[in-house]
Amino acid sequence: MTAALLEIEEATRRFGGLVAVNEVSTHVAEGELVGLIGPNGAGKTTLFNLISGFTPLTSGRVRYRGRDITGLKSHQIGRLGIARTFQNLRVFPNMSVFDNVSVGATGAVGLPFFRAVAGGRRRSDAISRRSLAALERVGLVAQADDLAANLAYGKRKYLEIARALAMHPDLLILDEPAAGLNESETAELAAFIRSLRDEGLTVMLVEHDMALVMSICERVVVLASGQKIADAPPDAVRRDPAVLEAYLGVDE
Ligand SMILES: Nc1ncnc2c1ncn2[C@@H]1O[C@H](COP(=O)(O)OP(=O)(O)OP(=O)(O)O)[C@@H](O)[C@H]1O
Repeated sequence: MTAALLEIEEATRRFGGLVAVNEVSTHVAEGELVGLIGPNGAGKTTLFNLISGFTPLTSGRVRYRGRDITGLKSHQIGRLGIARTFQNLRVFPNMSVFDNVSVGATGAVGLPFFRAVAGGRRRSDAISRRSLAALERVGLVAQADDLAANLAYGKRKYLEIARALAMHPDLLILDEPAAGLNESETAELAAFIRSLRDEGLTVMLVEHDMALVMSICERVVVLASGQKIADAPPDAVRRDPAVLEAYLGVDE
């Protein structure tokens, strides 16, 4: 059996009286591509925030490579090998494509804005190499000197992925990467995510595009109202009565 890279144990996050994530336990094995789905407000982004240290847990634990990372700051978690993208793009529009990616290469993602930007502008050889390699991987080398604001929306999504890849992660967490993309862009993205996994990267993916999740993920975790209601391969999740019920009446 492949060792668990990430273990989530009864993760809970309350916001006042609302339990956004309610005692969710799951694990991700090294090299797996796992989807996280659920109706709007199910707690998907909050769970990603708990894993990546952007939101503290109310209770429960997160372990990465057997190490308890509960309570670590997001940039510390980033340095341990967990990188993420965001539902709402966090590209710095007035910086170049290259500088945006350098923020990842310096491990500055998750630091306050000004420290992150300062990090992105520190161009040591190693950082430049990492940044260029990440841009190459997503096909944006030719745009390295362009302002991020001038990239088409679909390309900005790849820029965000490049910034995460520049951190040299072992676990990549993608929050709604296909949102706003058209059908052919989504198909291209699906193939790209699959290729990352084929290269050995472990990937967790929150996505509303069910076809994308079902076609590329090996396992799908389903949340509804903060609770885990399914955790199985796509075929089983598709037929799961609890999942069908959770989605009933919800326009996905
Ligand atoms: N910072 C916060 N303060 C208060 N409530 C929050 C906060 N973040 C999330 N919530 C609430 O927690 C619940 C889960 O939100 P979350 O964004 O994790 O859901 P989601 O499954 O990612 O939804 P969507 O698919 O719409 O992005 C929602 O009811 C949301 O309003």
